[in-house]
Amino acid sequence: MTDICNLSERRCQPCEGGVPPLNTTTANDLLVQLDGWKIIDNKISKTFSFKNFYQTMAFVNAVAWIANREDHHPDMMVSYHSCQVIYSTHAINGLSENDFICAAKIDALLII
Ligand SMILES: C[C@H](O)[C@H](O)[C@H]1CNC2=NC(N)=NC(=O)C2=N1
Repeated sequence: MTDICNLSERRCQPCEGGVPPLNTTTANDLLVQLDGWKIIDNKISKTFSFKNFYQTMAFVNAVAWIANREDHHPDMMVSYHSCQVIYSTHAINGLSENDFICAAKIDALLII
């Protein structure tokens, strides 16, 4: 059962383990609410492209701000023109709703 509120408007809930990762059906239901994210190896990821390193790093810093505010942190692979963001929930070694909430908040950064 997922929340009816837009993912990007929700807040991450503390997760300290002891709950199962999302099953495939629930993960796919959440994935369709995102744009361009893929599930690979029980993680979600998306590669964002930028004009130059300055813009890439501005994005990285904005993602870091969201991650700290939500206390939910991604892996990021940074290159001159791009940043791959990879989210999973370390505490449960799989996906939780928190991963999809942060992904939606990151996508919302780029809506102008
Ligand atoms: C204590 C602190 O809330 C936890 O270590 C948080 C920090 N950020 C996290 N980020 C991610 N991606 N998964 C976690 O399980 C996680 N746990």
